[in-house]
Amino acid sequence: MRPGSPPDWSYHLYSVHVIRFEKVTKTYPGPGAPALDGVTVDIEKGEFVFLVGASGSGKSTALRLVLREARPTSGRVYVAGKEINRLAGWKVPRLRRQIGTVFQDFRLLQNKNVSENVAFALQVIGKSRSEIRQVVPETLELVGLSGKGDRLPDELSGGEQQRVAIARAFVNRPMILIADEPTGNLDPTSSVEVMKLLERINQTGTTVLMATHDSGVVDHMRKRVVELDGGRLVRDQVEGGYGAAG
Ligand SMILES: Nc1ncnc2c1ncn2[C@@H]1O[C@H](COP(=O)(O)OP(=O)(O)OP(=O)(O)O)[C@@H](O)[C@H]1O
Repeated sequence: MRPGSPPDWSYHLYSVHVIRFEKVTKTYPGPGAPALDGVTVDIEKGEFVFLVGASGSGKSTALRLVLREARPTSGRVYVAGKEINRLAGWKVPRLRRQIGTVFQDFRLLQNKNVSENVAFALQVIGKSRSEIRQVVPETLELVGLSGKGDRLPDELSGGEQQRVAIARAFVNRPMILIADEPTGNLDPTSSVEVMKLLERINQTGTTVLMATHDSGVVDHMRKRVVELDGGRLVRDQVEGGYGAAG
């Protein structure tokens, strides 16, 4: 360090993982093996990570732990450097505000139009009407739905509905975007569009964590692949494919 220059904190900043699982085990009540079993994994800011594995391998459980919709039986889950199991209940909404979510079944409000669906995400966190009026059209443009703000969800294709859901998840510029099987109900062309959009969102700095069974998408994207099998982490591969050999 040159004399007089400020200390270099960048190492410390960059070393904070956006998501960290430390020996996380999750057991649901009742008989059966743990849904997650001693999982340790770090995800850094700006990464794009696929979470793959057979049905029942623990993918959704892992995502629910990040949102604190479920809590680990043992081990620790950190989001942005904080151990979220120790967050006071009143701080949980603030945590979730930093995490956009997208699901296979879109989960749009059927009685609200496209603009209203996206605006609603900002209303519930107390954004001003003028900000909402500015940001919603910008976000609809980003997802390629500029002309469709007045449509109701059932007047859109599945791919368009998912793009509305992505706009709603991203309109608040969250630190993390969690997507659980976002292409599960889509045809291949719409899936490609949705993946291009998630990639663009990732390029703005948002960390993307996506659980999927869609081997075509994973093989095409060549991103980091984390694989679960019976709740155990069995693969963590840079630029991986859907299968271990991929
Ligand atoms: N609320 C719950 N209560 C009891 N068991 C649960 C609960 N949620 C999940 N499980 C069990 O935990 C294990 C992991 O389930 P999880 O939903 O996390 O897997 P998944 O990989 O997301 O599966 P899928 O791809 O089918 O969504 C499964 O054995 C499942 O039956």
